[in-house]
Amino acid sequence: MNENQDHFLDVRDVSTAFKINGEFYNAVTDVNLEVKRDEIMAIVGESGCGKSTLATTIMGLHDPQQTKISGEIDFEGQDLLKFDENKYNKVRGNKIGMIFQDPMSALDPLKRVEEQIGEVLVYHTDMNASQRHDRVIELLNQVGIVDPELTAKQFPHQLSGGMRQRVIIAIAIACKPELIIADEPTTALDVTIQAQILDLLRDIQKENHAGIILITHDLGVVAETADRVAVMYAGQIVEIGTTEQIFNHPKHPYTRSLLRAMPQRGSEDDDLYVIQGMVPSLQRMPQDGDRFAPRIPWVKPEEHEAHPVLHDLGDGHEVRCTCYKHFEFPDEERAANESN
Ligand SMILES: Nc1ncnc2c1ncn2[C@@H]1O[C@H](COP(=O)(O)OP(=O)(O)OP(=O)(O)O)[C@@H](O)[C@H]1O
Repeated sequence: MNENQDHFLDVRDVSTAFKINGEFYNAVTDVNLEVKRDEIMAIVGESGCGKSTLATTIMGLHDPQQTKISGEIDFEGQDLLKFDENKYNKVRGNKIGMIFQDPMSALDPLKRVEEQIGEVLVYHTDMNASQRHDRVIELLNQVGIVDPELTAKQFPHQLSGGMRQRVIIAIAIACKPELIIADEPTTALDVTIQAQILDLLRDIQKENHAGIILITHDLGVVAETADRVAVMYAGQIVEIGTTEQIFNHPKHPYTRSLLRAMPQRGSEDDDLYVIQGMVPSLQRMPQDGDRFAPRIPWVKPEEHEAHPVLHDLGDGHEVRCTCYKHFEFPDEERAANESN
């Protein structure tokens, strides 16, 4: 185990607000999240729950004029939120790598693969041209490109979607980052390629002893890849635990709803559970009470906490609001009543 284990990534009370029509609205509210080396921490939730905002907050990618960020992001003993752009540039692409969802927009269409990977090495290392070439080939090999010398000379449009995503990963891992943030890294890919990319991420994590934050709305990806899971709803973490705890002993009604709405592999049943309503927009975000309450209207108001906090269930499993103790889906309630 690394001696810096206690000081790897510790997100404390982080809130991020965007300026809309002159007013600031929170997209992320009081998030606490610890990520260790050698682990894959998944962040899940529907679109608009604040997953990407949390990622870009950690990466320091927000315009300070349009965004208000508070809290602390302790990375290896230093608060990233106190970094200026210069200092951030030194860690981004170096100690922290990021993989985005859309490989086409993350790559420069006018530059060959070798140049795009090489740029990171020019910026962060003192390798000469021949060392950089060797490293580019080594990286392309590592991400499973069959003919690295050929691919190095190609432009993004000459590559398939899966190969482009491998190039993005090669760029992200070029400097052996200790933390990798992967935002929907497989969403644009078909299922077979998706599995290969997830295997690759796991291999890289083991090889580099990296910590990975994997952002996805796909619970199937989480089940196969993550060690721990944070479930986000409307800017807050509503449940956090090991993958086993979240999948086998989910507590929060939102986690249970997401799992119930998840298509089962190999199942012909297309009568899937649909979560009523929508994630509230930032301007309509409830400030008090359980933010998920409007989407489970059959739960009595008194069963929710007025100011829901995370409750420790032991072994690192935490859940927001005590409503989980009484929660049942309407059909489960009916079935229970009928059998009484
Ligand atoms: N720059 C911005 N200005 C104003 N609002 C924003 C900005 N970026 C994100 N938002 C809003 O913040 C909320 C959270 O968005 P975010 O993209 O973080 O969610 P997400 O869970 O990552 O969703 P997705 O999976 O669709 O990316 C949404 O309501 C979104 O509209």
